[in-house]
Amino acid sequence: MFLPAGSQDETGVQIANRLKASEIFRKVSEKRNFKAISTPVVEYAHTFTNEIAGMDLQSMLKWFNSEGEIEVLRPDWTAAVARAIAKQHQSFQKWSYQGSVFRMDKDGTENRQAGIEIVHADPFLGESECLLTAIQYLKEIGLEEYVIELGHTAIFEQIIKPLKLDLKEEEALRMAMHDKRMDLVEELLSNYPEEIKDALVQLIDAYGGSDVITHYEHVWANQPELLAILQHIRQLINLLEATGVSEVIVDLGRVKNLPYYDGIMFRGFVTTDGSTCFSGGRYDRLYKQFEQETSAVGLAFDVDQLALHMETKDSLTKACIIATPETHSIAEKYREDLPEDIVDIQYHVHNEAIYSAIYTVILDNNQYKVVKR
Ligand SMILES: N[C@@H](Cc1c[nH]c[nH+]1)C(=O)O
Repeated sequence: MFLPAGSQDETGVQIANRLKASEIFRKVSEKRNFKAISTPVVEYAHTFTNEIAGMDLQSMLKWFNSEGEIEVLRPDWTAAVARAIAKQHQSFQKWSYQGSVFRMDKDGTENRQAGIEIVHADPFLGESECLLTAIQYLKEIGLEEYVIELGHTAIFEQIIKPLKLDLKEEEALRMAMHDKRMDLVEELLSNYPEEIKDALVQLIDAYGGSDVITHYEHVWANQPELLAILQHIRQLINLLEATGVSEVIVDLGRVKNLPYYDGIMFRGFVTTDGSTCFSGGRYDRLYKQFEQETSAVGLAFDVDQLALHMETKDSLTKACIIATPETHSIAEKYREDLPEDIVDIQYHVHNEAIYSAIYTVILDNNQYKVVKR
C-alpha cells in the first residue's frame, strides 16, 4: 500500500551500508572514549520547544497524551541528551548516540543520525574533538570526498546589533541570510542604515578558503569581537590542516539552522553532490534552562546520507547449492563448509551468472555428496 509523504521503505544495500556505518561509528566513538547514551523516542514537546531550546513545534510529529500534555517523536538528539544528563555531575563528558529523529521540515520525516556531544570541556578542545572525530569516522567508512565548512553565529548577531530589531524582524532577516537571498535582505533593511545593509549583503558571498578570513581581517580591522571570531576559526582550520584535511572552507554569512546554536557551527558536505553528511556546533546556551553555565558542543551525522555515499563492495562470494526437496537438508548442512560465502539453496537456477560458484547434491555410492560444478 501507499506511504505517507516523507516515509520510505529501505532495502538491501542501503540497509547493509547503514548497519556498517553504525558499527564503524560505534567502534570509532568507543575508541575515542565516548560513552553511549540512548533516550526514548517519545518525549514531552517542552524539552524541544521551551524558550531556550526554541525548536518549532509545527514541524514535529506530535499528539496529546491522556493528561493533555503534548508528546512528540524525538525531533532532535542534542536537546534530548541535554535533558537526560542535566542532573549529572558537571564534569567533562563525551556522549555518543545513534537513532532516528523525526521532523516534517526535512526531506524525509525520519532521519537516522549518529552523533556526539561533549560537555564541560575546554571550548577549543571540545570543538577540535568533534571535528577530528568526524574526520576519523569519514575516513573509516571510506568517504573521502568531502568538505568541512565552518561558520559562527555571532557574526550575523554582532552586525545586526545596532539595528535593535525585534524577534520577528530578526528571524525574517536570518531566514533571508540562510537562503542567501540578497534581494530580500535589501528589502527587509530598506529603512535601516546603508552601511549595515551593505555589510550583510556582502556577507552572503563571504565563503571560501582562508583568503576569505584574510580579507575580512582587513574589513573588520576595527571590530575586536569579529576579529576574535576570525582568529578562532583560523585556529581550528590550522589544526585541521595540520592533521591532513585539505578541504576546509568558511561561510562567514552562515546563520544558525537550529535555534540553540551559539558560537562555532560546522558542517560536512559530500563533494560529489553537495549533500550534507554532518552538522553541528556549539550550544552552551541550551544548558541555561537547567541553570547551568557550561561548555557544550556536538555534531550529528546523517547516516542515511552516509549509507548512500558509501562504496558498495560485494566482497563475499555468492554460491548456490542446487538441491531437491529430498536433498535440501544435505545442502543446508553444506553451508558449514562455506563459512565465508553467501549461500543460496535453489531447486532450479534461472540465472547462473549471479553466482560465482555452483554446487549440486549428487548421489554417490548410495551416499549424498555436494560437489562443485
Ligand atoms: N542536533 C543537531 C546536530 C548537533 C549535535 N550537537 C550539536 N548539534 C542536528 O540535528 O542537526
